Amino acid sequence: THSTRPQRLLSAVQKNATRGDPSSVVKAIDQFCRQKEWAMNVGDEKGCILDLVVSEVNPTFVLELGTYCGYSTVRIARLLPPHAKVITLEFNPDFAAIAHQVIAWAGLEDKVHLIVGASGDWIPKMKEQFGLNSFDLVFLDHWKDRYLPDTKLMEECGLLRQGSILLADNVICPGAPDYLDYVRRSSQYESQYFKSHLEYTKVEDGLEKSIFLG
Ligand SMILES: Cn1cnc(CNC(=O)c2cc(-c3ccc(F)cc3)cc(O)c2O)c1
Ligand SMILES: [Mg+2]
Repeated sequence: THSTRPQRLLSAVQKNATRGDPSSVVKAIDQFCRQKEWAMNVGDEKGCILDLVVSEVNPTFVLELGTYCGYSTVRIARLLPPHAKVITLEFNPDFAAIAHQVIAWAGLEDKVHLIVGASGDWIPKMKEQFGLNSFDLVFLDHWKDRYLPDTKLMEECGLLRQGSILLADNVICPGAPDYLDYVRRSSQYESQYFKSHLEYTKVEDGLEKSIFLG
């Protein structure tokens, strides 16, 4: 019986991190991915930029597209004020099952709502499901060819308000060229590129922060 990489990542968290201590969970995953097996978490270098943006926005409602093992979910949720929430969407049920346990180990279940399903199906249901008007921050880290259609869908569903922030991972590697072109050209967004590296490597990558101007 062979374990999967997400299962081995969860085991490393349960072995090396302290229950209820989100920072130790983040550290344990970064250590596992640097020393044992690469995994597609946003990582520590881009993670610090994510932390800066979360702290600056101080959001009440965050939408994360692409949970994977919950690393960035934990990074975001650990910085939120008491009643703030992260709604995170994961298409792959196996990833979601691991993420649920990583988030629980960090003790952040009360701040996180994990949904298993497709972003295209769930974005139109957000308002009614969660009784919210708009998202203060959206972290895009799912399939790169979904960044643009899902951004247009969020606009159409009225989920972005003046000042909502979009933060997109991997705009260079693997890349999201159509998304990048859209947010940089559109008069509805003010965009800024944060140059960094692909998680745990020396390959260039970066985050694109885009403010919705309404
Ligand atoms: C299957 N799946 C479920 N969710 C997703 C969405 N995420 C990605 O695709 C993703 C991919 C990479 C990456 C992979 C191989 C490589 F050589 C270089 C980069 C890095 C990331 O940070 C990512 O977020 C994919
Ligand atoms: Mg990513």
